[in-house]
Amino acid sequence: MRWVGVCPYPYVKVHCASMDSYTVLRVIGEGSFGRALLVQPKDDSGQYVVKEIRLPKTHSGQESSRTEAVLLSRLKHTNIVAFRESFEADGHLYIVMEYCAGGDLLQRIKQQKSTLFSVDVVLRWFAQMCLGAKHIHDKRVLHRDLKSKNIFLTDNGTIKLGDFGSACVLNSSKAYAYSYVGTPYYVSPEIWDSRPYNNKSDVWSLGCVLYELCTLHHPFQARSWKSLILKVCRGAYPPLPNHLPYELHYLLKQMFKTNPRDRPSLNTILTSHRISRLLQKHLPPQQLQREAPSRWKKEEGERVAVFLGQKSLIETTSSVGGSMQEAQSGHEREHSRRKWAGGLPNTVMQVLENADIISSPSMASGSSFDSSAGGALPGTQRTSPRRQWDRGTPDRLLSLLDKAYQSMASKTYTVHKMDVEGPLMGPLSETGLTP
Ligand SMILES: Nc1ncnc2c1ncn2[C@@H]1O[C@H](COP(=O)(O)OP(=O)(O)OP(=O)(O)O)[C@@H](O)[C@H]1O
Repeated sequence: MRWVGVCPYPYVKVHCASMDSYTVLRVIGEGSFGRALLVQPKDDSGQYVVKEIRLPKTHSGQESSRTEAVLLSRLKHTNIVAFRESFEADGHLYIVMEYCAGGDLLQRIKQQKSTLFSVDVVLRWFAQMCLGAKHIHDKRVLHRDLKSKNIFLTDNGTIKLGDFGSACVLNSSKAYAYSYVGTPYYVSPEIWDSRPYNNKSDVWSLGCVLYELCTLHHPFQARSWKSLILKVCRGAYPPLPNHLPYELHYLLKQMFKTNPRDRPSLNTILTSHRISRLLQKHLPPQQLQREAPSRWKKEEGERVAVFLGQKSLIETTSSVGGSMQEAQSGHEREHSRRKWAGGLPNTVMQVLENADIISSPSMASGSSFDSSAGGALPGTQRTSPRRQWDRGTPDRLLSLLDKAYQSMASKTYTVHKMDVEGPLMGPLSETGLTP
């Protein structure tokens, strides 16, 4: 193998290491961009995860792929997966990060079968998720793909937010984003409705994770994509079990407000919301003291922004709740994500409203958690690279939806807004046809 001997990109401080410095212990899993490997440095007894990401051919695609490394390297927090180093070789980007031996929360939820987590566990984990997410919002970064599969546990039970492959840095100069990366089960109503998204969209997604922790089910279960989107847009979810404290019921109601303005920011949840005292009780005191907003200094933010191609980052530094109302998309791995383009002149919602009910016969109970079944239509290989979704008319989309596994709603997609990619593009056409 040939390793690149120079630092491949200027901003991330890399030691220009290579995989030669690591022993691969095993493959942990395969994502749509490549593999995750458990490794051990040759000069150290620790264990780390290396994400091996195939770099696309285009320059812009490569820059987008590097976003995860750039952001992760700048986001240091107890509740965010720690970055170690990154390097490139043979057309791949390698990101070495902390290994979370407790696995992801989706696995933990599945392991519970039907035994609910105790309220203490739910509050402890949720409080840590809020701290991690607040940290990134303070730095004007949106995660955009918060879901139980992207939230990890260490062996001592600490929560870590991971997978920043869909994250973006906010840019206050544009009214709102033209595209969004997210997972249908966790995507907020404003995304489906082609309205601006911001930090409150992450709050919605965390609401979904909180609900999953409380019930072991997703809040917006549906037999079809259309019905899923309708439920999300109405904020209609089955009530939480009665034994849970009133504060949790109340909080979830607020997090699932369909208008993002009515949703609390993470700062509010942690400091002034009715539940904040309950959450504070579940955090170690030393962590609480450290939680003063830690924004990037203007220069540091600008350096990240320049690297990511968004030069007006951090023009304003007012509080997250107010200043992040209007957000612009950062880079995504658009070259390889599933894509769902907003239709002209209708939003995705309107198109689906006018469509026949879409049946999804493969939706078995609990299949929403079965992400191993998702990600590909029958007959396609899970390991094949993500393709651009086939451009097509709404009719075509709906016929694709008809055949699709509902469980694909737990996979990550790019949702495109109108005017950008033409009419609605189906997210379920992994046929290998690129537009
Ligand atoms: N830091 C980590 N510690 C422990 N396990 C991890 C870590 N990062 C990723 N994993 C696990 O590695 C596997 C692959 O992760 P990866 O993020 O590459 O893809 P994915 O999340 O499965 O798919 P995609 O990113 O396409 O949605 C997953 O099972 C994930 O739980």
